[in-house]
Amino acid sequence: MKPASPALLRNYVDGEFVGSAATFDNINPVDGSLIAQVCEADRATVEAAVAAARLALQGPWGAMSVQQRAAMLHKVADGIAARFDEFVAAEVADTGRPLEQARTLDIARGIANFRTFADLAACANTDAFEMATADGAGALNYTVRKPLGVVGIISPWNLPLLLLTWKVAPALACGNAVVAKPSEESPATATLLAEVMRDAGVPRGVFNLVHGFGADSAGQFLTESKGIDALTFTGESRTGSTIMKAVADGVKEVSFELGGKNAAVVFADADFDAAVAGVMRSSFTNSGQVCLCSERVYVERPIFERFVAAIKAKVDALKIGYPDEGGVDMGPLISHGHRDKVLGYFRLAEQEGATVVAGGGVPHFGDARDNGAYVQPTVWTGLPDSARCVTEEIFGPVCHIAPFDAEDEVVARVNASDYGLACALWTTNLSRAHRVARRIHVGLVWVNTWYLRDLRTAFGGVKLSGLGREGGRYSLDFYSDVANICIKL
Ligand SMILES: NC(=O)C1=CN([C@@H]2O[C@H](COP(=O)(O)OP(=O)(O)OC[C@H]3O[C@@H](n4cnc5c(N)ncnc54)[C@H](O)[C@@H]3O)[C@@H](O)[C@H]2O)C=CC1
Ligand SMILES: O=C(O)/C=C/C=C(\O)C(=O)O
Repeated sequence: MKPASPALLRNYVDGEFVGSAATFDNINPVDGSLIAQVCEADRATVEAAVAAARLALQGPWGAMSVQQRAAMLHKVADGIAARFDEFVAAEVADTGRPLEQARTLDIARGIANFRTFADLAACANTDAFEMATADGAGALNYTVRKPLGVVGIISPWNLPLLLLTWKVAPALACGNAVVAKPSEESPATATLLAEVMRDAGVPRGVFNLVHGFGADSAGQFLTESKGIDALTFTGESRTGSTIMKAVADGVKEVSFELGGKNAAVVFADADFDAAVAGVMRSSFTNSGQVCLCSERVYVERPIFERFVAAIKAKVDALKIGYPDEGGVDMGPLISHGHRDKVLGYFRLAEQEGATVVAGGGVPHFGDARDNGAYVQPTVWTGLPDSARCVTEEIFGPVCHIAPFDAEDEVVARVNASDYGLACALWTTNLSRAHRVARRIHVGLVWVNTWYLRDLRTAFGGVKLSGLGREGGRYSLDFYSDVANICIKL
């Protein structure tokens, strides 16, 4: 599949596309082919972007009402929709994901993010409290929302447009200007978004895009810039910790969505077929490269053997292939580097004593895909909960399935993790679902479903999985300074 993006992907600073001295390769993980050259922003370019964002706050953007900003964000959504197929092709080329997923999830959500946050910001209310005073006249408190200022946004490669716009849309809806750095692995849809911003008439400097890597590159330069007021990041937990240190001296506001080692729990009373289908989705969607994926599956002992057999049958039947092949279920991983990491865990699992129920290696196609970053979807059993493969985030199409005997036991095992992002429970007993869901120490619990998203709800994790919440009014809270005004009557 040929990307529709240009052969040279440039930075977008102060309303202009700008080049750079250094470039890096953008590689298609399906076959290792070169998609484009990407301009790597140096420190001066990042600082120019931050300065342009600061200036934009003083210009027409800063004078717009929230309704005018919302109308502009709807124009951005319209612009993505008008170039839908280009966005899909660019996302597929960068990531190798099934075309259908890019259509129904990635790009559709990019559009929805702009529409949702435009509407939420335009309709948001603020607090008001009447209070009594000693003189009997009283006082009135009310809050106003103001933009934070310049927001730095650093996003990952696993859901490139979806996760970038999840932050850009509310930041702009709240009146901020942004400097966004997408992942070096997936720069194409972000560059298309810059074109859409320009064409929608978003004033210069409001949306800036800088390409590059993390350490010693655009990512680090952005976190070190004194000109940003807040930093929002999605990616690996260790990177979150590095970024936190970088912004600590300036006491910048941060919002972090980080890694996970999420569990799925299947009780014996679950709708068996629904649970099997649900765990297939939660473990193998996007080749397991979603922070919400389940890499630990706990199944109540009476149905354990049957469940493992059913998962094995489904995994063996998954179609791995080209993104645009009919009925394809899984594409490659994002890169050879990430594949090396995942294959390292495949080897480690055997050393740790796992039974490999399915997969465990690299598929062979006999064509260009053998130069790609594919791995087999993989299922293990037989590991202790202390195994590294059961405790560390792998971020690949893999799960370990273990039996359990009692509710208290499984709650303790699920909670015995350094991470706390998401959990999926499968049971037909609603009382149990409610009871267990409250006891699981994570930010997100799904019952009899997985990754069903209402964009108005709180999203984020606890422990190593993140800091703060985004989504709905939580995003409006993060991307705004809330000031209280107290009027003595
Ligand atoms: N949402 C999630 O939970 C994600 C988890 N991961 C995990 O992280 C592992 C490493 O993947 P990466 O792409 O390297 O993730 P990463 O967390 O290093 O990269 C995410 C973003 O942060 C930037 N970045 C990296 N180091 C930085 C630094 N020091 N300062 C500022 N920005 C920095 C990157 O350029 C990219 O834009 C993966 O194998 C996977 O396990 C990766 C992507 C998303
Ligand atoms: O907002 C969503 O729907 C998905 C979020 C997924 C992540 O944050 C992730 O995979 O990192």
